[in-house]
Amino acid sequence: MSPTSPSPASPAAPSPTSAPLLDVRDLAITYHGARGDIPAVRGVNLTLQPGDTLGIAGESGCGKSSLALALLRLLPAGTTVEGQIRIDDEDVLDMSWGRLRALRWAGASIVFQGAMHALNPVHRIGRQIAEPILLHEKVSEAEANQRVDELLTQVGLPTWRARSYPHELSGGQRQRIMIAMALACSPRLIIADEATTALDVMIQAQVLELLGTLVAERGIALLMISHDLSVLSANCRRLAVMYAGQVVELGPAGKVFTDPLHPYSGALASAFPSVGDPAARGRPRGLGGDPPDPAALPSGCPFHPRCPVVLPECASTPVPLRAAGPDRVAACLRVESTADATRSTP
Ligand SMILES: Nc1ncnc2c1ncn2[C@@H]1O[C@H](COP(=O)(O)OP(=O)(O)OP(=O)(O)O)[C@@H](O)[C@H]1O
Repeated sequence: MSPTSPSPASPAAPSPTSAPLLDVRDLAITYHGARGDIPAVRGVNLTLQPGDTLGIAGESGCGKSSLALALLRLLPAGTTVEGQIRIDDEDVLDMSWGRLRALRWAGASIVFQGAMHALNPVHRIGRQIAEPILLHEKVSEAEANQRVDELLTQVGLPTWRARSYPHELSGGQRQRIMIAMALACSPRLIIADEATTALDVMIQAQVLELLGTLVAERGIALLMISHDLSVLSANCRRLAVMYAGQVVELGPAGKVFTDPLHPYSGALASAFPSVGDPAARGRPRGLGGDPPDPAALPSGCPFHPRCPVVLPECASTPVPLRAAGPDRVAACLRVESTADATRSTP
């Protein structure tokens, strides 16, 4: 399977009656730096059901990682976080440190690119994977070691690797260890922030397939963050596109990728045309300019200085998300609105 071929995650829609596992409302994140306030995330609303998959796409600096870190309260101290984050109906921003520690392994876990550098160089791999299992679950050492073997097999590594030290593994193998650790306590939500980007194409496909299987068979919710819209569209049911800290489009992944409503989504999709997709041919390639400095955002629609179909009013009119059909929202004046969707999270 190629990284962009559909995994078991793509087609399945979760039960619409279940309560959201993740509920993010009006999330705003502001860093306070030497240059002043940096509004990295502005008014983001997202929901994710158990067994569902949501991709978050956008160029570097649009706020994807800030959003991911906020979900488990991992942002640097002093960062202002406003709005609401609920996981399993618990208020993450308001929970005790003890509850948060439990949530971080057993409730939700995060894997990010470069997380492999977080491995302890002096401990064997097996011990590091077993540690959270022993800490959070009432299991014997033998049972934990058995789980370590299963996890290593799941991420495509031989079980004898449990006896290796991190320096004996390649970067890709270490990243797979981080994914095994994220899965160790069977979390209900996995946040994968560019988790497979550094892996070679075969291993990437294998890990994506594993994540898809966990979603389909165990009802795990997956929030997958990447700059690569094609990988997200193949592995997620829904897709949110972020620009300058805001969600500018959200809808079924296939539709956002092949029939984007927001010109920014279109430009992003054309940067990653799927092989053999006739609809991808003839689309504009690439996008001029750079994303705006969050500390000095343009007026109106923040995308207007780069927009290929800009209207005169785009420079002065802020554009909230508007519904464009039952399951899609987009923040563009050119999108024919079917209803107000400021709070909509289809
Ligand atoms: N600790 C921090 N202090 C100040 N500003 C920060 C900090 N972390 C991120 N930022 C700024 O916040 C904005 C959003 O960054 P973020 O890392 O969330 O974006 P991203 O979309 O994940 O980018 P990338 O794909 O490159 O990781 C950027 O302008 C970034 O410079």
